[in-house]
Amino acid sequence: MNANGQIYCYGPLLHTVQMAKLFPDSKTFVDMKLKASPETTLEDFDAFMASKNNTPTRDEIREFVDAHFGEKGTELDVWTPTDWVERPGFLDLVHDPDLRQWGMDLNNIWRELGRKMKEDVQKNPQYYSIIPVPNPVIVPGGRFIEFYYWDSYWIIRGLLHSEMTNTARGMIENFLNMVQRIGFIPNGGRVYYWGRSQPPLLTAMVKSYVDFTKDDLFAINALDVLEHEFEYFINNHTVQAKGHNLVAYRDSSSGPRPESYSEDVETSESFDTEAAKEDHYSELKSAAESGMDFSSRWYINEDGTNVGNLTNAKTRSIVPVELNAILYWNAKMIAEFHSKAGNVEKMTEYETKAQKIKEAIQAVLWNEEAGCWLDYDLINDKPRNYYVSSNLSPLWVKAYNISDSEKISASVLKYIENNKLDTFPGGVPNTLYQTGEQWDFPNVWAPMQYILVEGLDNLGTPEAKELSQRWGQRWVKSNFEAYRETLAMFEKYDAEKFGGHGGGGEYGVQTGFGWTNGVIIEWLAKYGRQISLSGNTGGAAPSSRIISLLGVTAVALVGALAGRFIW
Ligand SMILES: OC[C@H]1O[C@H](O[C@H]2O[C@H](CO)[C@@H](O)[C@H](O)[C@H]2O)[C@H](O)[C@@H](O)[C@@H]1O
Repeated sequence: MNANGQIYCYGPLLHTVQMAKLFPDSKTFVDMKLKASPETTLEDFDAFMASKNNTPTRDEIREFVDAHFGEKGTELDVWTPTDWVERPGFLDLVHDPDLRQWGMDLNNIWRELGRKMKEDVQKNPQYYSIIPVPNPVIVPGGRFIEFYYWDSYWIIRGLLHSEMTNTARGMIENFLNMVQRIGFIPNGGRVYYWGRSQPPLLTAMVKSYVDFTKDDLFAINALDVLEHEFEYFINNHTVQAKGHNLVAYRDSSSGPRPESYSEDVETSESFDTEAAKEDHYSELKSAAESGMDFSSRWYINEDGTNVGNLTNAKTRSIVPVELNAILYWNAKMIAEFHSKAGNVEKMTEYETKAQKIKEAIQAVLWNEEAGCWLDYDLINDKPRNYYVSSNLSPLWVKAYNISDSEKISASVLKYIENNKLDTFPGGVPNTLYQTGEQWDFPNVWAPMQYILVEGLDNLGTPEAKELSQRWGQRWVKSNFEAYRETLAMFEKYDAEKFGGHGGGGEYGVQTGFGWTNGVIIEWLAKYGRQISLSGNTGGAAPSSRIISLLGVTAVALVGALAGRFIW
């Protein structure tokens, strides 16, 4: 990390400014550019604090910030991807004209979400919190104006379906470059995310790229870096459960999350000692590493249940199903790339690693009684029998014995029925517990919807495939309804309302939105021949043909003007 760590990541300046709550969103301050070098800024800050007896007023802090920081986001230019095409081939697979038009609108949105760093970022990185990367990126949107690690998997798949292979490869190369430079991929493209990663999907991005382009050499050349990332996760995240090695989410930094500083300080107030507060911060940042920040999924209260609030977060003591499943998958894909390169020894080494992870998943996380995989509570040494969408993630990456498919299918479908997961018009919720946190009921998120639907499809039994298709098509139709009404693609949606967007958590619902668009484009390509909007559940079919007008959808605009906008 360069000298600006003491400004953007920790220290008295960060504390003073963030606790003054100058901005409605805490992320704003840590995204602002420095006007002078970090050294000068820190000297000025010391002098400023001394001159104010260490107790400046809020207005004085604001003046200090105005004098020393520029606007957020000025380090990035909006970038039109050079490989963008007006009519990617996936549109020809979509038979319904309104859905096809929507596909065109989504393809247009890539141009709004493209970002390129100004040259000065490479020359003077210490002035910025953004992490310099060589190639332009597609960002999620809204307040998220930098890359996010796991979001990029679905963005890249959407780009590949949109024939933007150069942009996709550039983003993957950025990640490879980051592993080489930093040793791992941070949560997002800002220095303040330095202590944590996100679900490790780099190897899967490479696999997606190779599947689309048939460029095996790309994967073979990336092998050293992919192995490095795999080992980083194993070396820094391993925990023991029932005599097996598994992995759990972790963070290696200290202090509150810089981008949500005052929020974390406030929840830490119920802890008495500095050590307990520090532990609390680590639990929150580890939850952020999971990408599911926040959720009752990470709560363990004194009774050993998930009832509680953020002060009950015990992320580091929960063995998460999907992280272990993804690492299994990574080992399998690395073995496959080694096999393509003819490295038999290395292939066998990674097949063996994969086999061990699969055995651990089966022994610790599969739960015969529940009929599904469950997270494991290391404090109370017991499975956590609460529905979370990630419980079904081994289906997505086939982290089970394929010969058991029939039995697993019967169990998992029963689990789905018992939890009434097929009853929600707006998609399958992330959990069934409503806490007000954004990764809890009733919110539905595109990546998890994808993992569920693709997982059931992979399982391969007719019943699982039928459900997969129904859920996939329901999701497309519900997202379309939301778009038709609001002209927006959302970060999260509402399971209880067909076409309803999500909410809750510590910031307002964002639009844009990278992974949502990626999933829809992939599923328009997948279901486009069968899916039609007539009989659209819970929402009227569009009354008139959508006409694209300068990238704006006319019928939605009419809806918006008629007062149907929700903000
Ligand atoms: O600022 C609060 C948190 O915001 C991010 O998390 C959410 O948005 C990400 C980008 O779409 C997504 O990857 C994550 O799953 C969401 O929960 C950020 O990743 C967090 O670290 C941050 O604390």
